[in-house]
Amino acid sequence: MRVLVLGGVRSGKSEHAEQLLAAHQTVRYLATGPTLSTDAEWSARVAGHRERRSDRYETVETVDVAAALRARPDVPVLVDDLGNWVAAQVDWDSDSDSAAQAVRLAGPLAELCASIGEHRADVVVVSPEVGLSLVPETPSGRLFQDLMGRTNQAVAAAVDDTVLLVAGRVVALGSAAPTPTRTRPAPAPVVAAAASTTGRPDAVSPADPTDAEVFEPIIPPDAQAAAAATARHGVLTKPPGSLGRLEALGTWVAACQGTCPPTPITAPTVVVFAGDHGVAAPDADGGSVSAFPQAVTAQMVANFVAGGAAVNVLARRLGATVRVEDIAVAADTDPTVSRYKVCRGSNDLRVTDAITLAQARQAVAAGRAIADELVDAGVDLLIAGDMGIGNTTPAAALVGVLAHEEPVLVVGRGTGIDDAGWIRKTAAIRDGMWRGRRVADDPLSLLAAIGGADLAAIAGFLAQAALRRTPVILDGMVVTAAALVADDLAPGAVEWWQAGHVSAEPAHALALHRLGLTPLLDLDMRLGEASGALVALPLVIAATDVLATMATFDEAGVSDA
Ligand SMILES: O=C(O)c1ccc[n+]([C@@H]2O[C@H](COP(=O)([O-])O)[C@@H](O)[C@H]2O)c1
Ligand SMILES: Cc1cc2nc[nH]c2cc1C
Repeated sequence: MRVLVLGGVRSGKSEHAEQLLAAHQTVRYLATGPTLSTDAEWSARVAGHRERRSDRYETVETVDVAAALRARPDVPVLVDDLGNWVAAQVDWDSDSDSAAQAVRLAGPLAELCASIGEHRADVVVVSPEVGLSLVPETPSGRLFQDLMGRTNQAVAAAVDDTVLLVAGRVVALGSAAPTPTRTRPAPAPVVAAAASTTGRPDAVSPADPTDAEVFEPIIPPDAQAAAAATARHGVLTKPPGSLGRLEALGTWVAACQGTCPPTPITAPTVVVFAGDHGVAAPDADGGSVSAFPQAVTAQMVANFVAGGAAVNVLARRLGATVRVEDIAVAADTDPTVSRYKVCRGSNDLRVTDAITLAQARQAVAAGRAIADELVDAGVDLLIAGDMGIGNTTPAAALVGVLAHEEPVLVVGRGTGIDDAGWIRKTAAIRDGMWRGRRVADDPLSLLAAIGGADLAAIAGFLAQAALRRTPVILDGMVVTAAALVADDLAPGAVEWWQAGHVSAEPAHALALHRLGLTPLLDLDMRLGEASGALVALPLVIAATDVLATMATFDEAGVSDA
């Protein structure tokens, strides 16, 4: 959370800023004003502010706000206020004009904004709104008003949200660049017009990541092909319905391909999205929300590249190709897998947004571009997998928010945490959900607040696969959590997905129920990295082959019932 709180004198802005940070155990208070003063009235005012703040606050008196922010990027902070900061930047003795003083301010202001953007924990900045009254009579008054206006504009552009306090009431001013959500009108469908060599619609990913979260309407799988498939199942050499769910599965493939009989699946491809999460960092006692250290993520990425992981073994046996994408690993990885890297680890969702909105857009755009590349290359079925120490915590928090479940119901043992880890993880999910609920209706903001870059990329990938009319097998809880968001980004995308399995993570069954998907397998697996989806792949291949190549009663000369 990065918020600018504007207001006039005695508007209630400082109280409101303190309330925004009320949930934090520790807050750094960057006091920019003169704290020692011969002015009795000013001293009383400062004392009043101090009294109101509890001992949760650690006060730092400074006008070098950028340096103070950068010194402790992981601690929630309240900056109060920018009026004093501006006053300290100006050379009041000089007779240079307002424009020249603005040039002097530009460097420190850019530094200030950059340090706010870099801050990993919540940051609330209080600033006076001095532009609503008469033009001041004195040159220094006019200069101050001018520079305050410029400063507030620049800082408003660096934060996620700005509010104005008037008479103790909060007026929401929103973000500098409003976040487009799905209420934004969608462009007309281009799907029918643009058939590529794959027989599926051409790439429709936005070239510009500023539009990454805007999806064209999703066209459902073809109902006519589905009807033809159901009819064909009735004339194949078997008692009607005797292949149970395999029949529905084959029908789904035919509908996705828009043709019956369907074409056998020959080019299934797995993408494993890798990323680290700040929430997995060990606490002061060395405890974590995961049973494994963060370094394992990068080590497993190297294992995927070398072909030694479970996903590689299963894919080799089942004729699938594996592609690995480092979206947010907290280490350098092979350049062949880091083309779409967004960041080195997402931030700790307990205390701050996992990533910025800009990074969330970049990650969604990356997922979409990866899906486009594969569909354009002729892939006929996609599988999404994940790898990331700690990623079951953000994933469970997403499921908690979107399926309206409690933290204790979505928390699971992940890689095998003990009871102390379970308690830590439940608390982390609770904190993440508390932050995520506020943006539950805005999928991009939700991904930024608690999902992180890798889950955002998976969401973009799944939604784009649906837009490109390509069937997908979902893997475990982490992928399915991203799928919940993807179906909010691109409503109806779920029609293009099958649930490969249900994992041992309790949130997985809840997420699948929410999506209306019934898993193909329940093998008590909890590995991730697409393993569950791959084990289900032969079912999808077999179901397609049955519908495509079995003889009919007529062809085989077998008597129909
Ligand atoms: O997808 C699942 O259902 C699943 C269940 C348990 C664990 N995982 C994998 O385990 C890792 C995350 O576990 P953890 O305990 O570090 O949060 C990550 O690499 C996931 O792919 C995945
Ligand atoms: C070794 C290991 C492999 C994994 N694959 C997916 N998640 C994983 C987590 C660990 C710890």
